[in-house]
Amino acid sequence: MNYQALPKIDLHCHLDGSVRPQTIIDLANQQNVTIPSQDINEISSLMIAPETCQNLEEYLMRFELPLSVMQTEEGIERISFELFEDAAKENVKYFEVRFGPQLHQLQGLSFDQIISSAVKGMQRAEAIYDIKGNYILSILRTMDKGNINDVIDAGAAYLNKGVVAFDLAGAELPGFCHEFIPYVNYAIEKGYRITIHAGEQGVGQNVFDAVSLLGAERVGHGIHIKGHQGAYDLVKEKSVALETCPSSNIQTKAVDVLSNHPIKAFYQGGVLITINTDNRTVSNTTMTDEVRKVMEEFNLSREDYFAIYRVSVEQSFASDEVKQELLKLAE
Ligand SMILES: O=c1[nH]cnc2c1ncn2[C@H]1C[C@H](O)[C@@H](CO)O1
Ligand SMILES: [Zn+2]
Repeated sequence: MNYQALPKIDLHCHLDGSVRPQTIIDLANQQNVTIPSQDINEISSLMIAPETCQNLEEYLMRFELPLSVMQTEEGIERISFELFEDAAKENVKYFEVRFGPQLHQLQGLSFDQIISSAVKGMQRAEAIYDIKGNYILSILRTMDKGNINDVIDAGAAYLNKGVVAFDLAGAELPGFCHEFIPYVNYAIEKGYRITIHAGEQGVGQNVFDAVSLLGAERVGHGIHIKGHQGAYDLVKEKSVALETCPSSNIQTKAVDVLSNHPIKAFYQGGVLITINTDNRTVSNTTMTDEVRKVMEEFNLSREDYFAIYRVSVEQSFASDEVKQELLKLAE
């Protein structure tokens, strides 16, 4: 099968985990940022997380280097443009990208400058390529909560003009949802859609909480509903889609090997699943690779692929008009 040619949808991809290594070198030189090497192979190997990561925390250490050159408007705009360009070139037709505005303030950028730069880069790519996109704003669970509502307020100006949703990301502790109820309610009040990273490292109960306490419409990863019947039943009952990211799930040890990934069992059991990249550089992957890996490992047919594609369309935070266009591409 020609996986490159298939129309694809990626609903879970982090901007700061998907930076071209050469761009890190270029931007570091332009911005006078010290980086460990000027050699592209060395920079690539510092950014790519090995399969031998012990856990999510070790995987998350790979974001420091890209974030060091994502502290200016030009840097963020360029990286956003290039990510949408890379995705368009592999036939991703609709792309939801997320990032944490709180991580881009080291040189004093305002949340408005940060969000507008990311949106501008996306729009520049949308004008050139056959791709549509939206941004999701991720709040880092481990950071100070004092400015969460400021991120929500700044992003609200871009709602349905490039920004669509709110997410919680970073290290996952059991029971984390309880602390975030007021912030998520505020985001919902402002008009954000909700997706939450849960059940990646933590327990299935986190998925149950993300849906029941935070109103998550989609869940990032959600692997651990496998051992939690209540969470499994709830995502089915509420038609919550799981944003699975197979390569990342193996690197972070959410799953030991691809053959043990529950994606096919979920699919057969009627859980809504989608296939996504998570971090193109850190996980050294593309949508083409993720789709190929899943289809080959689990013997999925073209019909299965388009059933999953349709779930991605329906569960996306795109406008109805964009959804109609995307559905026309499904066989
Ligand atoms: O797979 C992930 N799980 C939880 N947090 C993640 C994952 N990939 C990236 N992140 C974090 C690190 C980034 O700096 C942040 C915003 O994109 O989100
Ligand atoms: Zn993620």
